[in-house]
Amino acid sequence: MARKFFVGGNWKCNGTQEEVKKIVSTLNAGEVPSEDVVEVVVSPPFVFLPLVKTSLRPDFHVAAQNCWVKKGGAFTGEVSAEMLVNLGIPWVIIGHSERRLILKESNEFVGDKVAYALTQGLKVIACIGETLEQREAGSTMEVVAEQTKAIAAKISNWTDVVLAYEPVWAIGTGKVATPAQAQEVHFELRKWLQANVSPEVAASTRIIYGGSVTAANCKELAAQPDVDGFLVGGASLKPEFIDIIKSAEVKKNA
Ligand SMILES: O=C(CO)COP(=O)(O)O
Repeated sequence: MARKFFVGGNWKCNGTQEEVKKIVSTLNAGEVPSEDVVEVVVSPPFVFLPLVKTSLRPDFHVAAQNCWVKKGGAFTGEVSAEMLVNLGIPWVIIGHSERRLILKESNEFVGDKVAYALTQGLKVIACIGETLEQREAGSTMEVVAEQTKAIAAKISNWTDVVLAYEPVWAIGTGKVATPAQAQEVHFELRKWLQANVSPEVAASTRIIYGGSVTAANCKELAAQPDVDGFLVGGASLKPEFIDIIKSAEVKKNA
């Protein structure tokens, strides 16, 4: 089964209403390949979700950047999966390294969140990735396999999951993984899925790369056989996000 190229824009904790309107109008005017070729999802902060949802072109979709681990209730400051569904938000990013590292979200907590979000009908961009220290210690595969295992242990259906490999050392640093480095980990992750989940899930699950992706480096990365798209931070706030979406053409012509 062909894996449709996927480009996500993670706006993180950025933007004012005015800036959000500007980004949306740039996106709405962008000429990009059709929905058959590329799936585009942008993820504004919670407070801007309704604004973006109602003003964004219909071929682009919206994701929240997080949601609560179970049914909503007395959890001050949290936003539940049910609320996202109620607002018609189809996607959620879970387990971003900024949440894992700064807010101390464990592998198990992330696995529980992914599982709960899926039960509510959300589609999930599940993030994994090693720190520089872990890479230098040679434990990259061990780390990402553990992170993936904690998710795999809690879910049985991968149809609505996109796995985002985001090496922490590449996030916001301008130090992008080389195409070979990204391909190596994506290939190993697919092998892990094949051995530990199923050959079907390994073949059909999109594994996207994130970490200092720009218009300048996206094509070479997109050309790697196991790179099925991107999760873009900083560059997703800029007009060059359109060029990154266009890198889907590299796959189409492969
Ligand atoms: O964390 C990221 C996307 O989730 C990547 O961020 P940058 O593209 O800014 O490095």
